[in-house]
Amino acid sequence: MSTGVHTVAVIGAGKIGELMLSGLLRSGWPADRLLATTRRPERAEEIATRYGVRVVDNLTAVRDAEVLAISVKPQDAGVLLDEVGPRIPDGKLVISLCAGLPTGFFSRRLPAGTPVVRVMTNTPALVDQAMTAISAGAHATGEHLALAEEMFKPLGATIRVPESQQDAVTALSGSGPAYFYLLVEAMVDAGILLGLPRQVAHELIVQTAIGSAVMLRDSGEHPVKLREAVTSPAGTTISAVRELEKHGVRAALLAALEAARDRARELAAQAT
Ligand SMILES: NC(=O)C1=CN([C@@H]2O[C@H](COP(=O)(O)OP(=O)(O)OC[C@H]3O[C@@H](n4cnc5c(N)ncnc54)[C@H](O)[C@@H]3O)[C@@H](O)[C@H]2O)C=CC1
Ligand SMILES: O=C(O)[C@@H]1CCC=N1
Repeated sequence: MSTGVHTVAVIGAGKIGELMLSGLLRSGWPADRLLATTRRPERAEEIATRYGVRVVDNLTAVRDAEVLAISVKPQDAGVLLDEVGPRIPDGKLVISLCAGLPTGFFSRRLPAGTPVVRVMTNTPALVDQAMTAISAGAHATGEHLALAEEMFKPLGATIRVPESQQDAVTALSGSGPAYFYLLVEAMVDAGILLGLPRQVAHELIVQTAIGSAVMLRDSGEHPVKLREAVTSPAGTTISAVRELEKHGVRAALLAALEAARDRARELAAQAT
């Protein structure tokens, strides 16, 4: 691959594709080194106007870009690859953001030797706080992984994992923001149950979530230690923790994330 700033095409500029575009632009990636594609003309207009990037058709994108970031839904990847796969010129790097799809699903539909990198990011990319896991597929070298890291580091933290862990990663961090939003929803409702105005409950819980997350990140302490520090003998916290354990919150989370991992596997099995 050439040196310098690579031309990246976001193929399927939906929610995650747009987060990539905005994050790369915020990091200083030149707009003239970014391309986007989408199926809907009105969406194309929206992306072009909002970000000042060229929105082109898929075949133009795979011709003109050096890195092809595929951010269509897993269910749509087969149709996309039928359209462009055999016509991707040599020397391109394909980065898949598609949940569940192994890199082999792409390699089988791409010219022999095309390097594929699998990435699982998440929506906090919007505020440069994403967690992005990066895995090498066939023909991907350390240089390709480093380029993927260069693209995703401006969006937040990155980690390299074996591709075999990516379905578990999807369950934990890909889908993870939704679990925390559900928890916040429920705690705000509890605040209302206890007589607090919704806005007050929301402000209390959001800041408590932020503070707890920063403590987890910066203290280096195990969550158990941090929880013990809050849980006073015969205090209020232990009364709540007892109810949470009695209602099986811990078991519910284990089952929920296993279901997410299993769904990622199903997406791969169903992909055509
Ligand atoms: N939403 C999330 O939090 C995360 C999603 N992902 C993955 O990112 C991918 C995209 O997810 P979202 O952005 O949420 O979906 P989305 O539906 O918002 O975006 C997908 C986009 O791809 C476009 N598209 C579909 N087929 C196309 C084709 N043949 N040519 C051009 N454009 C095409 C659609 O028009 C749409 O704009 C999925 O594979 C998903 O598994 C990964 C991490 C997190
Ligand atoms: O729910 C989904 O399938 C996508 C992938 C991870 C987060 N959202």
